[in-house]
Amino acid sequence: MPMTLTSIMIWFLAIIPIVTLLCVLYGTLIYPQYFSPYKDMVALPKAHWLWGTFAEYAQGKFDHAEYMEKHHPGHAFTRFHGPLGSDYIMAQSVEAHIQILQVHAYKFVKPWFVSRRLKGVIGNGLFFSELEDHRAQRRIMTPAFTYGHVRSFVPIFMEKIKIACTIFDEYTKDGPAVFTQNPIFARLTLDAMGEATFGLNMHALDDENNELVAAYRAVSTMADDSMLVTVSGFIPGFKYLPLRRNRAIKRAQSIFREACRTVLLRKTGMLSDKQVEGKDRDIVSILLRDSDYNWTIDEIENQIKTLLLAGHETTSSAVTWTLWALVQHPDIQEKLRQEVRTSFPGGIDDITSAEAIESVEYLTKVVRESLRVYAPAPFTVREAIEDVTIEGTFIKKGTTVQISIAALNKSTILWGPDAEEFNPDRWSSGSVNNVFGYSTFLHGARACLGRKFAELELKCIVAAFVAKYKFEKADPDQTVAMDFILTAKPLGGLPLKVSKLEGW
Ligand code: HEM
Repeated sequence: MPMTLTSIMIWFLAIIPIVTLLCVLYGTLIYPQYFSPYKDMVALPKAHWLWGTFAEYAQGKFDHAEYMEKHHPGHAFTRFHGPLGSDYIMAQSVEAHIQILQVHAYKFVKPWFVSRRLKGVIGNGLFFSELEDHRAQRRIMTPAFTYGHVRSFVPIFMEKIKIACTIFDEYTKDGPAVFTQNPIFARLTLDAMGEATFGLNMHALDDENNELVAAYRAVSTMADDSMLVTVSGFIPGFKYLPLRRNRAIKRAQSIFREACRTVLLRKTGMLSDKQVEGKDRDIVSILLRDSDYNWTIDEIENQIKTLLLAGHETTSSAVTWTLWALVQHPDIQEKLRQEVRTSFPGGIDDITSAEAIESVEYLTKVVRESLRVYAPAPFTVREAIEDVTIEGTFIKKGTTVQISIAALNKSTILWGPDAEEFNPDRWSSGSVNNVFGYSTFLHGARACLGRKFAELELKCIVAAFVAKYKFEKADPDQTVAMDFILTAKPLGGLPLKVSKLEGW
């Protein structure tokens, strides 16, 4: 009997769930165990039959480095169970990292599930460009980030720091007070980034809820829970769904775009009249003036969003973690305070140049050690775009590879048995014997372009705040868990007891 259209559709609808179920069973139970090229590789424990170790990964809750060093030391790669049995591996040895980040850097790209969501928001700036496009963008942008340029931002950093100090002074005017640290430093670094990147005062410190700051926040965080940010990367067309969150992001994007464009039109207008010459020192002005590239407004706007996103939260997380390290080590905090006060006897107004701040040796050690122990970006991910063999391990095209920044930074092989401990003096003895032991800013073709900028800004902030205020735990039993949305921050923003000190 010939089948009618209706019966074909019924068969079809009945078959879809069966085929889906078979695919899920194959992907989760059969493929990983019998057919994956990584089936014999040492592995992290699989937390969930469907999601693998994905939920922990997305929320930054699983300390891969610690687990692997304890249970499987000495391996180049380890296996990490992705959702639906997908192939994830984690680089473990220094040599494996060197090969991925330096030798074969352009055989790996940012995975589609990371770039799909974020690239749609911040555009194809340096962070999400790939291969030849990345090489070209990097060549054009690098000169704007030399130390010669970055050092000229110290007055901007100090101006913003002084405004943030007025907030601290207000909170502590009646004596020691407990308040949450990270939000204030996030406002400080956003204002510093806005001014240094494209000469725009975003007024996050004096008016934290203004429209531009709110728009930027919506664009940069996109969601208040990290699982949604990560999961949305896996769903094609997620940004087009009629969700309140998506509408808010779209509106925020247009507010932010308009602000960027107003500044850029002024700058390009001035540039064509040769008025910017020698005046504006922000990064965008340097790019427009000094590079031989004909920027479009869209391209510059994408770079601004990229720099704000890459530079603001990472640096504020670093400040907050440094304070957490210092409240746990009051002796180190006091030693640092004395060194800063001795170097700048006239108080905060004495901090005027990069050279002066760089000359406080103990400050450099404290900041480096904090960035080592509490890396704001504890890991990153890559996807192999062709088959490649590294350290005897065959890596199949399409495999996601995790780069373990925190594992390298706290490797006992590189740092010895006290690798986990916060000890600034370890930087006295000619620093680390392998640069990969300090991988906070990554190494190789995609290393952080803003490293000198971030280290200098961090030193200015830490010096000023530690010299002016004493930081203590909010209560003696206080502990801190990690919150992971784009960067690793102390969960709850880190409330601390702050006392204003006399004599500086
Ligand atoms: C403590 C603060 C910072 C940390 C820990 C940090 C860390 C990193 C890391 C780990 C990457 C590599 C990400 C990847 O490829 O997966 C990166 C890239 C990048 N960072 Fe930073 N960063 C910081 C501050 C900054 C600042 C202040 C700026 C700008 C002024 C900046 C600009 C960039 C850019 C443009 C890239 C992309 C480089 C490329 O792909 O070629 N970062 N950063």
